[in-house]
Amino acid sequence: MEKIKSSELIINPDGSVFHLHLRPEHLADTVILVGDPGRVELVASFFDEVECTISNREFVTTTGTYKGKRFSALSTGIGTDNIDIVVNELDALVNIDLETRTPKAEHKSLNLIRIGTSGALQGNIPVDSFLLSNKSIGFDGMLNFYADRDDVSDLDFEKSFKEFVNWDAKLASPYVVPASEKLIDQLDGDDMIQGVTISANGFYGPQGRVLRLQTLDPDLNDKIEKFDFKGEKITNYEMESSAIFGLSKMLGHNAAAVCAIIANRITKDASKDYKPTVKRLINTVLDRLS
Ligand SMILES: O=P(O)(O)O[C@H]1O[C@H](CO)[C@@H](O)[C@H]1O
Ligand SMILES: O=c1cc[nH]c(=O)[nH]1
Repeated sequence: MEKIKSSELIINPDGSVFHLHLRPEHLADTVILVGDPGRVELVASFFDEVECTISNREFVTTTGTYKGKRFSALSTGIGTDNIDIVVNELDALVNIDLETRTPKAEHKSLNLIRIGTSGALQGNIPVDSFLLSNKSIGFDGMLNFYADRDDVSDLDFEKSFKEFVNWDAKLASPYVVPASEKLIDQLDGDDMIQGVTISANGFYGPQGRVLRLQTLDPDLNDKIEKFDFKGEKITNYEMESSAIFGLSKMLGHNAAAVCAIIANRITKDASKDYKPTVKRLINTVLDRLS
């Protein structure tokens, strides 16, 4: 089998992957992905034991055990461009032999669960609630660079969404990827609202926030609020889940995302203090996965 060249998969002198600085033994099979590097310590504060903490740039990883089960908590920073790095390097750690630089014959499936923060797009979703994503729509366009993009995207949903909102041709074409049903079943509970999430490629204009600059389509969020695909409603904006779901599905990993709602874009409400909500969410997710 042909070796993956050193320019394509950069490995550091200590044998770790280029950005994450992890070696295969550092990684658990269940990985909690968070945006904020500071949130890794919060996840690890629940661990019974910590094995290792490794950091490079915004990518901080702590591996340890919670109620006897091994978890890694890893920060991705903000945005789907970082997710391209994180998911590809996590996959390389488990599915590529880094010594021979060849893909392994047997593929391992990781469980990748994002615990994030998010803004609601329906008036009846309270701030400080938990939102479990059934699907994620990528406004970012990252997945469009991959050949298998159409195989993992819900093309009927895409078409219907683009027609309904009159999607502008200047923007990257949106993709729609479901979360892992197995993980949704594990994470679901009375305290979870389920819905369809949008990952935007920015916090301001791409999510319709106007400070001093006007947006291309000032009515986009109103149309998103009204949109319905076979009974499914779009519920929230964040910035990573679409790429996590898309790359995971293409590579054979299980992915899910659950967010603390810290703002409601319809009622214009914002959480007074979202950090206790995020802490409660982390505890809930660890309990349901362990
Ligand atoms: O709190 P995190 O996980 O970073 O998630 C959300 O917060 C950031 C924007 O403030 C984006 O990363 C968005 O997805
Ligand atoms: O409105 C919000 C809140 C958190 N994160 C986002 O991306 N958007």
